[in-house]
Amino acid sequence: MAVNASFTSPRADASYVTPYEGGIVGAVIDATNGWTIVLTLLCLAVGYDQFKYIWNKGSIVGPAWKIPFIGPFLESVNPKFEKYHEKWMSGPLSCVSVFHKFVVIASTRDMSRKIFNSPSFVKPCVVDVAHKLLRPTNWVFLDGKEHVDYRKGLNGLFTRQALELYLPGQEETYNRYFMHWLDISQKQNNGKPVPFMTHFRELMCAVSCRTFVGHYMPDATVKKIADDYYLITAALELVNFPVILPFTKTYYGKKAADVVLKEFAKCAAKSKARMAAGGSITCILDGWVKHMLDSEDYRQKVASGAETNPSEKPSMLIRTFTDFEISQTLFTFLFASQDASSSACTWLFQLMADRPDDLDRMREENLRVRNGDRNAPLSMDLLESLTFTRAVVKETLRYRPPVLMVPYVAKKPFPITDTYTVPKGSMVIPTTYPALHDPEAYPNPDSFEPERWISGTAENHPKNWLVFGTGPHYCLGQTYAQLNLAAMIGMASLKLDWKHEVTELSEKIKVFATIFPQDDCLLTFSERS
Ligand code: HEM
Repeated sequence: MAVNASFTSPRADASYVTPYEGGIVGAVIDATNGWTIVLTLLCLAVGYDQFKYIWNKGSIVGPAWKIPFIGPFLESVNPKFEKYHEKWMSGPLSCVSVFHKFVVIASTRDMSRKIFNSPSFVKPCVVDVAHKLLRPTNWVFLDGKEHVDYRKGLNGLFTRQALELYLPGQEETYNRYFMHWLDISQKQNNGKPVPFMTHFRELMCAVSCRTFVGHYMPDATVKKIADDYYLITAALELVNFPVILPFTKTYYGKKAADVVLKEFAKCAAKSKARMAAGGSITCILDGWVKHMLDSEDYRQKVASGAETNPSEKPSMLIRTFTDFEISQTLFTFLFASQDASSSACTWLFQLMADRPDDLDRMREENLRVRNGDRNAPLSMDLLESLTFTRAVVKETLRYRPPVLMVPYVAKKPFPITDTYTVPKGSMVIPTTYPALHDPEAYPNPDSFEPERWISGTAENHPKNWLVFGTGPHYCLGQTYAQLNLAAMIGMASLKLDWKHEVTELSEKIKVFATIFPQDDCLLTFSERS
């Protein structure tokens, strides 16, 4: 051994102790520890994430690479209108990738319409937490024929005849809140302007609850739901942690949603009892319950073999829904209307205060159609004859569309153009703002001009009117929403004076699900004699 040892050259020794004895794989294994495994996997994941993004992006506009994993997540936590606008201007189709979600944004009218009208390729995409708040069995998550059939059963609740029945409840709510605003301005703040955005949100919630469930919900409960509703909006951020952790936004949002569902279910039980006893329709819930009762009566009559008259058959036979099913559906109405209506209401008051000539014209019209009696009750005929007031509402919705973008998801590869296919599973988002600010359809688009809806050419471009979407999911409440806004601002113009404190933020847009003036609209209300 000793001879061998002394005889062996240093090189021979070196080769004897070489780490390459087991070959390259052995060397790698020898050198590997926990950290290198983690680092290698991380590098592979980053590489895959980048590759996947670039592959999905294909020929459309988007950042050359993405911030590893999170993408522009931090921007989406605090979305800025200007950033959105920049994105829309970057190309007809653009993209980003946030975490694992690849998002395609369509900015032209035709591209947006194509998405809205391609139900075989896309379906509405709600953020994951919406399933937990609205419950997974909610009708809004239905797709295709099931969705169409369910929706048909709700259409009757929004006909002209039905909308007329809800007007007294709306009128009563407006009058109550006008008094409340006077109190806020004159008594609580001595005529000093204060932000009114949250008060408008409360009014919109109260008027929705009154329209949807009438007097079945006590005023104190309406107030609680209105106060807490912003927790639901705040929980519905585009990107959320998949599990609801205690004391987070989603936790508080879920708690607020549970209260709404419980209260609407109680209202359903009360309406069923009242309508079965022959009560008259005062709200959407009553209308729906009556339709269920009439359907059931008809079915039983047919089953018993009794003779039936074709006029007895309801326009559509629907099944009897449970209190909780009814509650889930009513919640979708509140969910769909609350933020959008609050946005429109805030801009309406601000725009009218800043344009006294338009406000005067609206006052004159409202007094005229009421034959000089400012307390004359609302009716559908009256609302339909408010040509200028309705043009003001339309122009507000065009100038400041509450819903900027409507997220959809690609159910399968979606060939949106000849050269680009949206990958399956991507979020694909039609936008409304660019079509509504298209100078070809609306000359001078950044100017507020209600007259364009009366003597101008705005009505000649129905394809640009994307305020309420289009296609199978277009807004179910669009007629109600516009008449409701016209009724409110018309009544306010006769009963109230209001002054707006203009700040440099008043015309700037804040995004909170929908859009609001950045200074939350500083107003003072006073009584109009
Ligand atoms: C100014 C107020 C409103 C605006 C701007 C608005 C806008 C929209 C938009 C953009 C959509 C998506 C349409 C699509 O995907 O094609 C929508 C859907 C919907 N809206 Fe509205 N909305 C408003 C008020 C209301 C009100 C008051 C109600 C209920 C009474 C309502 C009920 C719904 C429902 C149920 C859907 C989903 C329809 C479906 O998936 O079939 N909305 N709305």
